[in-house]
Amino acid sequence: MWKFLKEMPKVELHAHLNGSLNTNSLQDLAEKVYGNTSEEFSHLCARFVNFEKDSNLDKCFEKFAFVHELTSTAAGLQYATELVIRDFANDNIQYLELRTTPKANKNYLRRDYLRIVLDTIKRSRKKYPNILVKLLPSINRSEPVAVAEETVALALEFAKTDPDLVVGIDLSGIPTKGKFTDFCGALDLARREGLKLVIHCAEIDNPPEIKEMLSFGMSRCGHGTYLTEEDFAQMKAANIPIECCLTSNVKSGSVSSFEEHHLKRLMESDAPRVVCTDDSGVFDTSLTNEFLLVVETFNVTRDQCIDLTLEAVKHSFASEQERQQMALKVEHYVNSLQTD
Ligand SMILES: CNc1ncnc2c1ncn2[C@@H]1O[C@H](COP(=O)(O)O)[C@@H](O)[C@H]1O
Ligand SMILES: [Zn+2]
Repeated sequence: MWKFLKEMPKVELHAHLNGSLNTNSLQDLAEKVYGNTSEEFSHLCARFVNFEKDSNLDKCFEKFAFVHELTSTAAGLQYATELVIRDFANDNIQYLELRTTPKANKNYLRRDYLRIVLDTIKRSRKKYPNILVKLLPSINRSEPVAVAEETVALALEFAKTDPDLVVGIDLSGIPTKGKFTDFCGALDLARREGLKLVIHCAEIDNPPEIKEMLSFGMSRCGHGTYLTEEDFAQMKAANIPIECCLTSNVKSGSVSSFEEHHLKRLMESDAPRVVCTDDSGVFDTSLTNEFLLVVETFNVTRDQCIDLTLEAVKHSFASEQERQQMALKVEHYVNSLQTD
């Protein structure tokens, strides 16, 4: 099963750049960019992926600070982007929608940040020709609305020059921080200008906010952990898929066990859903591993894994032609198994 899942040409729709750096890549990054090969750093990396039993979202968010330090220079950010693409390519991801929050510090402005990531994605095409990468700039809800407005303005600016690359906007960050309605203006502008919206929604139990988010609308829903049966029905009717990130939800304590994960109910009610990693580095996972968890927890068959991949193709923000090519790759894979 592992080999079947590993070789399947998978589609990843929910991955944060800085959260997707695994310990090996963090060590590569520390060594190549900063010349740090100390044992102390290796210990820090080991601690980074170690989760206590009683972990919660706040503890997860603390971990991002560690990675953010390593990507706080232009060279660090550039190499990190390349490493993340490399790691997803090595996991046979044929299509990746990468999200990241543009940051500003003494080394770069938010515009530089996006430029570095975009240029690295473009340059990686030669080295990793089997993976198609798109970018979704993220709004961090912990930051002021003015920053969100700047992020949307930059996303629109880059979408003009690279419309095949910048395809959407993500709203993420600590779910207890910020007020959703404060970001609606920026999000709505992005949507009116043609960008797709992905929103981290219902990662915590906050019924009024969930209601606001559902009525505002989105193209895909991140997590949807605390959606009610009624909400799920509403999402199904609107054909909005839930991005299911099993390891992320369990390690961050928002879902109590894999068995309890809402993917089960989504599959039973045949509602749109996609399997994603969220932060494969922080949560020490991969899309292959997420599929294996789905298979082992819910007795999902190989055919259903193929169907889940085709569903991700359908809900991706790729062009019609790109989606056809992705589906064809999956079809070829299935055919190659039959002739084995
Ligand atoms: C665990 N569930 C989650 N819920 C909400 N936001 C999350 C997240 N996981 C990651 N992020 C958001 O993505 C950032 C890291 O990638 P970038 O620096 O943007 O590349 C985090 O700082 C957080 O804002
Ligand atoms: Zn996420």
